Amino acid sequence: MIETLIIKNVKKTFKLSKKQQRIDKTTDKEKIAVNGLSFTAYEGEVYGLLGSNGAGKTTTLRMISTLIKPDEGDIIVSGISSKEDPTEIRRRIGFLTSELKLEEFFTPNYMFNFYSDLYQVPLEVREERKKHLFDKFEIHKFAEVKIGDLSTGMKQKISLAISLVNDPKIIIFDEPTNGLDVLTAKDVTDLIIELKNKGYTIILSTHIFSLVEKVCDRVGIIIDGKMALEGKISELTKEKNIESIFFDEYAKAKGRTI
Ligand SMILES: Nc1ncnc2c1ncn2[C@@H]1O[C@H](COP(=O)(O)OP(=O)(O)OP(=O)(O)O)[C@@H](O)[C@H]1O
Repeated sequence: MIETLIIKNVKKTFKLSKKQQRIDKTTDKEKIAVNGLSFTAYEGEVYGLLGSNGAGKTTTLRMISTLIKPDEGDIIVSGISSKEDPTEIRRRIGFLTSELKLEEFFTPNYMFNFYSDLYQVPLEVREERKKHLFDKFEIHKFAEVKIGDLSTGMKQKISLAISLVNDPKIIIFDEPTNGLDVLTAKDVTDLIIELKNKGYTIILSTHIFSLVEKVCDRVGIIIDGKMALEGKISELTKEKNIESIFFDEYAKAKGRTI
């Protein structure tokens, strides 16, 4: 098995502003978002990060994508350390979110071409990729309509298609089905399975248990920025489903029953 992604004892602390302290109802001056987290994702697998709101999933994914730096620890992507060559890591990783901010004034076609140029995707490859993704997410009909005039669901589909312009082999999905209608959520689930079958490495953050059971090979449960439990879905779910496992771990960590 090839280790595509190694997260090594990563820690991230944020300073809290007065406003954040008020929102979080705390006098603490900082918040440890990720607290010594380690895990490895192998080539061709879907690794699920499961955690409640504020567990530290997004912070972890942002560190993997080199959008923010860990305070401690390291992230190795295809043998490259994030400390040494974050630019190369960024080139290899796709960060898929349905919340990408799109320029409302432009059309999906224009935006897709714009990002393809940014990644220096050759013209023929771009057109083939665009056809595949626009077919998959039924964007063709709206390809020349200003994004600002499209529905929220359509905008989310366009965000996902654009995140794939450079065909990254390591893909991070942050809560990919959040806020999507059931049909679009199914398209996204099918896309994850398609990419996995092609041998891509996928990290999927979610709090939807059924999605984890459907698409993940392994899962890590994060509680308070730490790995509470990690394992193969096929082994973990021999006796209990992921939902029960999650709540049991949560109860153990928090010292209470749920
Ligand atoms: N820039 C920041 N400044 C201050 N605190 C932050 C910042 N980013 C995240 N946090 C805090 O760190 C903790 C972990 O947040 P994170 O977004 O990683 O969690 P999450 O597991 O992705 O949760 P969610 O499902 O709500 O997105 C939370 O308490 C959050 O409020």
